[in-house]
Amino acid sequence: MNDQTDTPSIKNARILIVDDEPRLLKSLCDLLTEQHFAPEQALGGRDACNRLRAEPFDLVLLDLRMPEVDGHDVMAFLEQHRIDVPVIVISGEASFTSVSRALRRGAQDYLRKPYDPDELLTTVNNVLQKRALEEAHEAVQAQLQRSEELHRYIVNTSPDIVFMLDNEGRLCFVNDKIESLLGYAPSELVGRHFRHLIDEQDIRRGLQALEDPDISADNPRTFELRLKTRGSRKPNRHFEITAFPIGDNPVNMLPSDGVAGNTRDATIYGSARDVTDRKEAEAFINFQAYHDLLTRLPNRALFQDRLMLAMTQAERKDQKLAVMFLDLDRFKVINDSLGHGMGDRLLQSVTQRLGGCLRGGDTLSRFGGDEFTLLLPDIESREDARRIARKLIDALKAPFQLGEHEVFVGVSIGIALFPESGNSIDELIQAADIAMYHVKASGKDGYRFFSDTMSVDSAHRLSLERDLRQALVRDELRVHFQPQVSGSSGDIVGVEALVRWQHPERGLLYPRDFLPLAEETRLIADLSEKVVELACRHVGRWIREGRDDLRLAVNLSPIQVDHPRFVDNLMECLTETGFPPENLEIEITENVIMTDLEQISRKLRELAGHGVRIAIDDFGTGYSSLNYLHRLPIHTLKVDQSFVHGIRRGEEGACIVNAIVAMAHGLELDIVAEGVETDLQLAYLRNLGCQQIQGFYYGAATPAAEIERRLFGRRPVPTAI
Ligand SMILES: Nc1nc2c(ncn2[C@@H]2O[C@@H]3COP(=O)(O)O[C@H]4[C@@H](O)[C@H](n5cnc6c(=O)[nH]c(N)nc65)O[C@@H]4COP(=O)(O)O[C@H]3[C@H]2O)c(=O)[nH]1
Repeated sequence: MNDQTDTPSIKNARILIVDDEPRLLKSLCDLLTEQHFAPEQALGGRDACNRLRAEPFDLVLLDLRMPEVDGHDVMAFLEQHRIDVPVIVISGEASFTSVSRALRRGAQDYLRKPYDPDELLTTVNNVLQKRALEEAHEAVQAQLQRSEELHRYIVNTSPDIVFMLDNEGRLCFVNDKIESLLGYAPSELVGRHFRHLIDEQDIRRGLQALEDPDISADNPRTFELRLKTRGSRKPNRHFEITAFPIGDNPVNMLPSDGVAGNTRDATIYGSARDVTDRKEAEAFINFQAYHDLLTRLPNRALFQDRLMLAMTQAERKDQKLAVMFLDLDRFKVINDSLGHGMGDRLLQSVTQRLGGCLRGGDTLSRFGGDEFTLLLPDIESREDARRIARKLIDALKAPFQLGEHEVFVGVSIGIALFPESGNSIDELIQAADIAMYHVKASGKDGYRFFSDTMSVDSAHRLSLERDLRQALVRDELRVHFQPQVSGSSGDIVGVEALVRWQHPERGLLYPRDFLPLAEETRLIADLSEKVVELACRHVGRWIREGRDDLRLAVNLSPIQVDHPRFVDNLMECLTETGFPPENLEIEITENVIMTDLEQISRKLRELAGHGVRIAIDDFGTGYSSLNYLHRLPIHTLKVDQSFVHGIRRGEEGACIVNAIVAMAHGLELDIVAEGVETDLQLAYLRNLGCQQIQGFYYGAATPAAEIERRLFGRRPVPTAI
């Protein structure tokens, strides 16, 4: 007897025997049980349908001719209910129509009754085995499909671009990732050479890496390339590529979401990881190390590096070079009063204007704060440097618009030439720095070349700064007074307080010797306050002693005016010294006003409200708009002495004086002419209707005692001030 039921897939197979004859059912059941199958019986077609609907079977042995529901009906039922079970028909009916009908309905085989047990078992085994094989095949297929889907998923969701190249370097597979990273659809790349993707500058390197003879699966090549993008802001992105040959066993990339050409031709497998962010971070860190982020200019380190290189080249070619040290004038005041945001914007605008004056090889760097250094690596003569310095100064002359504020900055430039001013980087920069300080000391907004005598001065500067701090503590400051005289009567109508410093070793020092330093070190605010207090005490006493109308004019520094408590401080000083506000005239320069018109205007209005008068000092010399004259509570214009001196020379200076006086009359402002020294100047000014005169003609600034004698025509009263 044929016994194949050991095959694990068919042993214990559940077989439903369907017949309307219980005897036949039993004998078949016994036969199958003996062969280790698990047979079940259905008496008739209806019973069979119920059983088949309720539970799964591996095989049905089906009689065709049965009352009510016959074998054909059962097969129709299976088809209708999509019950997938093989059927062997066992029937006494042997007509061709019936057999073919059963086979067309899907019966696997046909046995005629009475059946031969061996034949039946063989048929059962065959059908079951075929069925088992089909199931195994389906399972493998399903597994394959799952694995392929997984594979495809992994490739297409890979964070990297995965690609394959044929031996000509053409892409024969590329995954979807390329679309999101570079903007190309995989389908348009397959068949094209890999080089079309590479940034022009990297093509050689990229192809060389792939052609390396040592490259193998065990020794892949890893290299960085820029790949071209499409439809992106960035023209390329950086990738780290790992590639190796896949020899005779190419991975078969089936056409899927990623697109493959003929992957059988693939000889190189590669993945490309996007490292743009890392590259950009590295570039930024590198940039940051050598640049100033605000202005994007080279920083001190890069400047020194370039200077070193330029010096070596200049030496070799026997050429000159120039180093300039630039320091902005009035920047601190603007920065403090308008805030750091505006200060930053100003620095950026200044950088732009300065940059506009330079040539390609020049290096402008931000040295820190409002200091810049400039390297001119190739100059013929001093004259070249001078020309550029003038250009830089002119470039900053026009006002800067910061939001609604119009501000003015100047620049002081020190110039050091190589090789005469120094032989090392430090020497050259220091020399330019020293020269710059000399510009500051002599009135700012200009340029100076370094000379050897300056280095001695800078040593003095340090000790002077120390001394100046001491001077405030040790009461070494003195106030001298210069008379302001009525043009018509010749009477003293006011006095201007001018500071002097009684230096313990160097004697009496004038403002030009120490005020620039006081401004740089911001000691000017304390100094000016001290002077105002001393002057108020002296002049206040003279007022109380009968000179009720005597006016006291005091100079205020920009830093002092800028202080948020400026008005309060000044009013407190007047109260403390008992000085009448209406006898005080504060002198400010146009440049102070122009730093922040809004804020200054508010403060001046407040002071004017208390009766304090306001004078514009050095009128006509600042770079300003006349617009402010309407907007501020101004009482007096002081004509700068340079214009008054012009009267002597005639023409231009005199014309300006005419214009200023006419304007002051038109605006109903008082006018004080400064620096009057000669009869000619006096006569000219009187003739113009200039009310008040100040200058050596009527006397220089003198100590209080001297002026007191002139005011009261008596010996000075010893004073405890
Ligand atoms: N050539 C010539 N010069 C004359 C004549 N008459 C007066 N001067 C000088 O011209 C300057 C006039 O003062 P300023 O324009 O306010 O210019 C002042 C002022 O801007 C500043 N300054 C003086 N004292 C103080 C102070 O206490 N505080 C502040 N913040 N600045 C001061 O220093 C500048 C220079 O002051 P000084 O050296 O005292 O110089 C004074 C004065 O001595 C003349 O006929 N011919």
